[in-house]
Amino acid sequence: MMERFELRGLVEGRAAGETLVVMGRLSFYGEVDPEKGTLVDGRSIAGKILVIEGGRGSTVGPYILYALSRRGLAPSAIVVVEAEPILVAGAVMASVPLAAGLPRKVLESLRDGCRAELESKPPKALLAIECSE
Ligand SMILES: C/C(=C\C(=O)O)CCOP(=O)(O)O
Repeated sequence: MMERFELRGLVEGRAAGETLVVMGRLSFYGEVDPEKGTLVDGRSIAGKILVIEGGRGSTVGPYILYALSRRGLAPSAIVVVEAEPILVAGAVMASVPLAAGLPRKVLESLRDGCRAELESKPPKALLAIECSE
């Protein structure tokens, strides 16, 4: 069943695809390989709708996200429970749609490979997610 959420749109754009879920806060610097577009555990973020609790710096993170986008390895969108300014800066630089305000319980209920669609039109965003059994 498709679930829909009204979120806060922070960076405009739309995307549809598979979720990639990271519990906790993510720093693109040190935790994402800028040449491969992979997390330290090897999962690829390229073209995924990246769902995370939020960012946690570093100031180098926006440049990593920008480098990923230049290489075609950026996520197609980012959805967070709570945004912080460095993640917003990175999403703006890389033109990656970004939305915040996902309930934490929803994040905890998600897994990789759910089907998601995001339409972010600041100040609002609409997220639809369907996870098959
Ligand atoms: C100085 C940094 C990287 C480099 O050597 O180029 C990292 C800065 O990290 P912050 O968490 O923003 O201090």
